[in-house]
Amino acid sequence: MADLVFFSGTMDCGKSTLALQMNHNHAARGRQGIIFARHDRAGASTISSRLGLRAEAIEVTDGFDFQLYVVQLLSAGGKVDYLICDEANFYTAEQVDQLARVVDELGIDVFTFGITTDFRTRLFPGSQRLLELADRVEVLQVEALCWCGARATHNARTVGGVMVVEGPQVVVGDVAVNEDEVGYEVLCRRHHRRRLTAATARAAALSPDVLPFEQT
Ligand SMILES: Nc1ncnc2c1ncn2[C@@H]1O[C@H](COP(=O)(O)OP(=O)(O)O)[C@@H](O)[C@H]1O
Ligand SMILES: Cc1cn([C@H]2C[C@H](O)[C@@H](COP(=O)(O)O)O2)c(=O)[nH]c1=O
Repeated sequence: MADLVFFSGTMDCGKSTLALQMNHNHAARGRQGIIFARHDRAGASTISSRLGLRAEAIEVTDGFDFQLYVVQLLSAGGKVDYLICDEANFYTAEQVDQLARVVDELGIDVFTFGITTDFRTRLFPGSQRLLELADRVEVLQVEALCWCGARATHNARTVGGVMVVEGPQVVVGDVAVNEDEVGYEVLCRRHHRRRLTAATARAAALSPDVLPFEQT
């Protein structure tokens, strides 16, 4: 029986790498797959991993219909065994419903990959629908780490290393960016709540306010 699976985690925990590995393993056994992505950092119609792997993908736009696309392909005599869907957090809820129908009505495996929550800890629409519909939700085993060494569970958006909490939900970007650029940093919940990034923690540690002082 086909499955709808959601592989989730923070940014930078290896989701795109796993997506490309899964595609490789299935293709190596003669299975026919299609790769989809949306807003990949490397540009449109691409799936890229920080380990250097990259592949061509079909760019999912707002109006894109997964079910229609697959049905048309099958009607034209094509073979489809599985779909790899990266950056699924950016898909619409309706598109996730279409993916569920591809699984149930066409018997095609759908493997989706994405972050669950945004920089304000709110679910992305695509991720919310996947949590509601997936047969299985798998949290990636490779742990991204907060600067304190704890498992990172949240994504912070930063400007010049300082966490920001205002702005649009979608801003494509990366971890480890240059000063002044908008970027992201993964944090444990405790430090996300306190808005304490690596840079602000470092600055606080150097501040004279926190230097040891003698009690009177
Ligand atoms: N230079 C490196 N050496 C080893 N592993 C790396 C290196 N750079 C990145 N990685 C691994 O790649 C992971 C990020 O993979 P990626 O698929 O791009 O993540 P995601 O899609 O979840 O954002 C990191 O968590 C780390 O495990
Ligand atoms: C937290 C958060 C992230 N994004 C963007 C930033 C990246 O382009 C992607 C995540 O990609 P990854 O492969 O998982 O690293 O999402 C965003 O637009 N809004 C956010 O709140």
